[in-house]
Amino acid sequence: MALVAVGQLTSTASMAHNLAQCRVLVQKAVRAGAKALFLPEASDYIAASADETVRLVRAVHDSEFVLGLRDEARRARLPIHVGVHEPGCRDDGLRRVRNTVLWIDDRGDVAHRYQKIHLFDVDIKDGPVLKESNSVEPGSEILPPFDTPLGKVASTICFDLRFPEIAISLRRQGADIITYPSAFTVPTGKAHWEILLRARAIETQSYVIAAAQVGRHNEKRVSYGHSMIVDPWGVVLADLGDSGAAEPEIATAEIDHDMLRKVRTEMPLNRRT
Ligand SMILES: O=C(O)CNC(=O)[C@H](CS)NC(=O)CCC(=O)C(=O)O
Repeated sequence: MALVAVGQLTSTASMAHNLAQCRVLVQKAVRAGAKALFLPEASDYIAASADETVRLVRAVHDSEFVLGLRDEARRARLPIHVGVHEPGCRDDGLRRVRNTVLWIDDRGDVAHRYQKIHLFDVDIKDGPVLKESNSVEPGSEILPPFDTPLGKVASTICFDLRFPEIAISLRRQGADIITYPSAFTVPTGKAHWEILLRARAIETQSYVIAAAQVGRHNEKRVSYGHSMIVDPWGVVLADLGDSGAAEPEIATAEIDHDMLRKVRTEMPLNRRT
């Protein structure tokens, strides 16, 4: 058994402010006895425009946000999974960033990074209009799950949640825990968030950990919240709700490998396709 924590915050365009919020979450996770902390997509900043997203980006090795969090991980001996932006690397003439998630291990080293594959380009009548591909270049690789003290963890990001074949591929590659660090919009969150997370957990018979942004980031963006931990039977073990509280919040749950084995043994999902 290993206790894990999901952290929920409202990132703004100020990296210093967001780092301070994440430090509070680290302290809370340590106090709760968690063995790892999972933070949302874009924890380093959420900007009000594509231009601002590109202007704010820093390389991981000199981002005050990432360096600060690495320091926290090392001092607390707490691995941290966190969504950040990185400078783009394509020579396509567009100035764009990468939407990445990092696994910072308990020595404070970046041991794994995944780049979001599916970008959120939507234009919903009377709903959100967002074009992530204006400021972000897509990743192209599903990465194999990596070893952690909690078991094999697999990374995806936010909108990737809507593509079940990623989750299936990660399970095939040995994942015990699939993560969805996110910043869902309120209308799509209300309609789909919990259902999709529980479906991914049930169909892969894996734990799902989804840390999420909550509340108002700027005059244009509000996130749905409801950071969740779901077990391999589809039971929601933790749900942080939508209160954009003054203090950022954590919730915890146990990762139970006996339970994982039991679900997979009692109802084997032997794919024939
Ligand atoms: O903008 C940033 O810096 C961070 N990135 C995000 O917030 C991304 C792109 S706008 N959000 C989503 O993918 C929401 C998906 C969603 O809400 C759904 O699938 O319904």
